[in-house]
Amino acid sequence: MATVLLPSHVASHRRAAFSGGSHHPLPLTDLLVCATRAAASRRPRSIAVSCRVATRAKESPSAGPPPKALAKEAHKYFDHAVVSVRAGDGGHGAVLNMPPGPSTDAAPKARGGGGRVDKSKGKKGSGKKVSYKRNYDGSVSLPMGGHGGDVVLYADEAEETLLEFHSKARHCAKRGGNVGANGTMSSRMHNGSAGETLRIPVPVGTVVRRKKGSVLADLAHPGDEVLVARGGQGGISLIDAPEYRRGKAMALSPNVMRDVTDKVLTHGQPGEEISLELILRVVADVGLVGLPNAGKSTLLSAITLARPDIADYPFTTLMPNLGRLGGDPSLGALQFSSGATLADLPGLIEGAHLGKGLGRNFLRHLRRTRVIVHVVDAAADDPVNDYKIVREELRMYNPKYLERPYVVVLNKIDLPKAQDRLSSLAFDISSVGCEECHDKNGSIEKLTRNKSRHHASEDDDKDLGDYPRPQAVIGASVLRHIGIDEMLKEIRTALAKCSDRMSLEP
Ligand SMILES: Nc1nc2c(ncn2[C@@H]2O[C@H](COP(=O)(O)OP(=O)(O)OP(=O)(O)O)[C@@H](O)[C@H]2O)c(=O)[nH]1
Repeated sequence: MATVLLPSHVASHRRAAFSGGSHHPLPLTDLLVCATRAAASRRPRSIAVSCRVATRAKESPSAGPPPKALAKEAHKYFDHAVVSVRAGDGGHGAVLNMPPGPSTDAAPKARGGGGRVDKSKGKKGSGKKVSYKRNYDGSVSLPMGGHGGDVVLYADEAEETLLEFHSKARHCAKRGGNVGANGTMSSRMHNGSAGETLRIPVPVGTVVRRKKGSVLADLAHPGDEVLVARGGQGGISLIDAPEYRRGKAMALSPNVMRDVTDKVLTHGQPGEEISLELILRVVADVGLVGLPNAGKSTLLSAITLARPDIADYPFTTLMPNLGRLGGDPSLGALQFSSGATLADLPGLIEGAHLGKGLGRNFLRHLRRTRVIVHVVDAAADDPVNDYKIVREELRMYNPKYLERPYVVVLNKIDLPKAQDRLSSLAFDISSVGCEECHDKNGSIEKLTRNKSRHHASEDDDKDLGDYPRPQAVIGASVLRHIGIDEMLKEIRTALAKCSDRMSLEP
């Protein structure tokens, strides 16, 4: 049995009573509902990454950092990449000769059937039929070069990192096809084929911006897409007629070549080229934070199908692991709405907001989370101080993180050291912060706080006591499956509470 201590009941909390056993069988089937793309363990994935890197590197050795560094330190590169993309050029038009037939000297009257083929007889006695495709206004339709391929980025759930963009940093769409004419106008002339749109998949949650410029799109949902480079327009075709036949040619179509310099019009336009910065922000409802070794990955694997690396040394987690928490079965048909995605972030250490440890990179992945689960090793030397260190790092990076609903999990209570001091730890942690309530407009009103406030106007002047207390402090052992149900209940309550009032940051 585990202890659940809600802040409001801290004074009268009850002591934890353990049922002596180390194993507490958990109805996992209730909890593990959906596998996610992150369900596979991270080790094979990182191997796959390094293999891919090695192959690609042979193709374009100059692009991105050396593959060795990429494979070894993937965590430095997985969520940021600079790429350049180029749309396809337009295909070329053609300079066409007029066929020898003389009956082409006058445009027929405008008629409804655009694009129809006009088959008029040649000069009496010539016996030749001259036929053209015509526009709606009766003018001769001249073929155009194909449009160059556009470049589109789209959010694909199958993608997990931006690592591939380090080994292939340049992407080009195909050019449009040229007019396939043999030099003489005829009804069988075709437009050049359009270049295929180059669709590049990126992980869901990728922010696309111009290099050192404005944000173009935030691909936060599967299927979101943005056109980043437009293909060039195809060149037009012109008629090359000798001087004495120009009048006739002009009557056929306004798009005739007037002089030699107009030839340039037949060239397709170049496709757009742009350098882009891709920034991945993990999309998850719940973010797991804590010092290294607190048990975040173990927690993730206990309540979802995700299988992150777990080991007894700090920074086992180098990249965020995602897991999908199933809906609450007690809600019946509504249970689907109570499901959530959890992100296990690499451990934070003091100075993380300045880049220490794995640093700032990972703090940004909390941006899209709605609820924070703070895992504290209750068997550590000074768990309350550990708790404050992480809260302080969050505050220094982005004070808004501290305003989000959060649940504290005092982990490893299966160890005697943690067991003995659980109650006092829960009390101390619950006491850091102020109580809050939400008015009708959803803004947070501070009612009471346990510390005197000196400066409350600016975030910089606030301290941890100015931010809300945890919604709950729960004693648990995620390894032994103790306290899991209580923890899940609190996480779901926090999610339900914030779903209406919290708007996600961009
Ligand atoms: N006794 C006990 N050990 C635990 C418990 N939860 C996790 N551990 C152990 O603590 C160690 C660290 O666990 P992880 O889940 O890798 O910790 P983490 O917070 O993800 O660590 P980082 O990846 O460094 O951030 C592992 O050896 C786990 O087996 C628990 O409830 N009880």
